[in-house]
Amino acid sequence: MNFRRDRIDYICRVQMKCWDIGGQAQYRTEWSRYCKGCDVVLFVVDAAAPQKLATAKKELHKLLDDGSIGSTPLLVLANKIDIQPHVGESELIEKLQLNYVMETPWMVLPISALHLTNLDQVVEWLTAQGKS
Ligand SMILES: Nc1nc2c(ncn2[C@@H]2O[C@H](COP(=O)(O)OP(=O)(O)OP(=O)(O)O)[C@@H](O)[C@H]2O)c(=O)[nH]1
Repeated sequence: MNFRRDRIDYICRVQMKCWDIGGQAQYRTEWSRYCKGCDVVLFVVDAAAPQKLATAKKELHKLLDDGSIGSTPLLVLANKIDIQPHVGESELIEKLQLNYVMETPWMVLPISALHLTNLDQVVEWLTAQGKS
C-alpha cells in the first residue's frame, strides 16, 4: 500500500497520526498537500545511495520553496546507515543544501530502520515537537 495512515499510541501517551507517502515520482505531487496539514515533516533519504541525493535535494527544496513546509519542524532521516559506505551527516547537510534553509527548523538524524538504530531519538524528537 502506498498511502498508509497509522495511529501510533506510544507508552509515553503521545498519540501520533502518521502518513507515509510514497517516494516514487508519481506520488511526489501529493507531498505538498500532506505537508501543509502536518505538525512535523519527516523526510527520509537513503544514505547508502548518494546518487539519489540530487533528486532528494531538488524535491525537498521544491517543498521548502513553495511554502508547503514553512515553519513546520523538519526531521531529515539518513536511513540505511547499516550499509557501508554511506553518506555522513555533514556531507548529507551539504548535498541537501540544508544550511541554506532558514525559515524551517530542521535536524538530521542518521538511522537504520532495519536495525532500529536511533529510532529512540526519532521518537524523542517527535514527542518533543508535540510538547512545544
Ligand atoms: N539495509 C537496510 N535496508 C533498509 C532499511 N530500511 C529499509 N530498507 C530496505 O529498503 C527497501 C525499501 O524499503 P521501503 O520501506 O519499501 O521503502 P519506502 O521508504 O517505503 O519507499 P518509498 O515507497 O519510496 O517511500 C526494502 O527492501 C527495505 O527492507 C535500512 O535501514 N537498512
